[in-house]
Amino acid sequence: MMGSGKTTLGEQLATQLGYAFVDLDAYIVQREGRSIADIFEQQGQERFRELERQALEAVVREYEHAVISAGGGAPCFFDNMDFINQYGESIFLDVPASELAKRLLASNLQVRPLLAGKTEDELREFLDNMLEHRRSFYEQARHKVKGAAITSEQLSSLL
Ligand SMILES: Nc1ncnc2c1ncn2[C@@H]1O[C@H](COP(=O)(O)OP(=O)(O)O)[C@@H](O)[C@H]1O
Ligand SMILES: O=C(O)C1=C[C@@H](OP(=O)(O)O)[C@@H](O)[C@H](O)C1
Ligand SMILES: [Mg+2]
Repeated sequence: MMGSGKTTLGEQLATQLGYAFVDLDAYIVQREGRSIADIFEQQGQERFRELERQALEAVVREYEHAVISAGGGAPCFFDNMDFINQYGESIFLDVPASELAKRLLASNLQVRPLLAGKTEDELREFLDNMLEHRRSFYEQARHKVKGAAITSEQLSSLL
């Protein structure tokens, strides 16, 4: 989910493993030359999901070994979860919605277009509903780590 720490922990995990690190959002931003928020605004979420899938395929082609931090929606579109599991290990960071809300409220909501403009109450409800809806996709990951203080050491011990 957004705010679970994929980007933060993914980078640390890559360093530990001596692998390249690729944040899928950053990869898309670099390829497109515009922000995630601009892509959503100019072409909508549907186009973003196509770009996200293309980026996933491109990264898998490009790197023999890499830690990829996907965006929180990536597992929930097309057959992305099957694709991810076909080409690598996968880890679901199962962070409680209350902790996600706390972290995201302390961040800039505008960076994540699905959250932009939400009040604290709206954000809590949105994250609760979204996690419920997405959980069945996330549960398809090969590994799951649960908690509000997940470390990259916990992740590397799974692999
Ligand atoms: N283990 C953690 N404990 C506390 N805060 C964290 C942790 N991991 C990330 N954060 C904070 O939560 C926010 C979202 O982290 P990020 O890595 O961007 O998540 P994601 O890529 O899953 O959306 C950031 O502000 C980050 O500093
Ligand atoms: O959950 C989502 O649908 C999204 C998560 C974001 O990435 P993070 O999970 O790294 O915030 C980013 O891909 C986009 O804003 C959409
Ligand atoms: Mg991220």
